[in-house]
Amino acid sequence: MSQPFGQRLAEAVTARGPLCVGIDPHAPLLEKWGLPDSPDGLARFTDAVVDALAGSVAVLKPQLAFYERHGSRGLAVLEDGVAGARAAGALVLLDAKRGDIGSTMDAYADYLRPDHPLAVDALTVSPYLGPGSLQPAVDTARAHGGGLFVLARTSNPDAGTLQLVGEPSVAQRVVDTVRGWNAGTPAGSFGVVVGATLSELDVDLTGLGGPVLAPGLGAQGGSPEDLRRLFGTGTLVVPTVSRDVLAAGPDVAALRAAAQRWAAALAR
Ligand SMILES: O=c1ccn([C@@H]2O[C@H](COP(=O)(O)O)[C@@H](O)[C@H]2O)c(=O)[nH]1
Repeated sequence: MSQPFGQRLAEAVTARGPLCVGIDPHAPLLEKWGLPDSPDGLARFTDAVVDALAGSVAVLKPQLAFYERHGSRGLAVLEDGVAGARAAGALVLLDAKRGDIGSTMDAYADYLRPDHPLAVDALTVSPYLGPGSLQPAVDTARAHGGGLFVLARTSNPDAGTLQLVGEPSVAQRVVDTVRGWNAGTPAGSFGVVVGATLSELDVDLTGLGGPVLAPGLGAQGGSPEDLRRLFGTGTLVVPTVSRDVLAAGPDVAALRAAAQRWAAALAR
């Protein structure tokens, strides 16, 4: 078994900084890069991002939706990209947002097994079916040194209409569940997703014991200042940026420079 994900993430962040770059090959981005909206365009896009960033950023986060829309050939491209990214030293977080009854969740969790054709380091999951539904993924993550990021307080504008219902809120219950999974581990492998777009931090992350993935920077309006305002210090925050970095391509040096600009702004 590899080292627990939480430990590997902490080491990667120490060595490379906390930035995660999302690989989101939107059709308009492919067009901007002069690439066709096809598996071939997808492969050239993915290769360029991996080539530019897998040797320097801590985490790459491919968005599964953009590969699935190209069918089996899209998934083949993703397999190559994930393998290349991991070989170059980046942790790969597959943004799949899976969540289902336990027996099906068990199959989704197979992404965290080393023998899966699309083996990754961590997976985003949805808690909508209840915390117990995610238990098979927790067990698989523990068995194979994988990580999970559970959607808690997402970056989309109306997320609070569901996530802030109740007292404690649904989002808070998710955070509390994840805190329980991390209990007793120094660098926990179980994290939550909390958007950088929130006007205020309306969940208590005290003692979470694991990382916070913070999307919503750049294209969705969130800024490094928002991150500092929301999270302060003491929580391992992994800020993730997709379009605002990817728009700099296809030139590999320009992609690197865009990621470095974000890394520098986040370090200030
Ligand atoms: O709350 C969430 C959870 C996930 N995402 C995903 O992150 C990226 C954001 O892309 P940008 O281009 O940086 O806006 C995308 O893959 C989302 O599906 C999120 O935005 N918010």
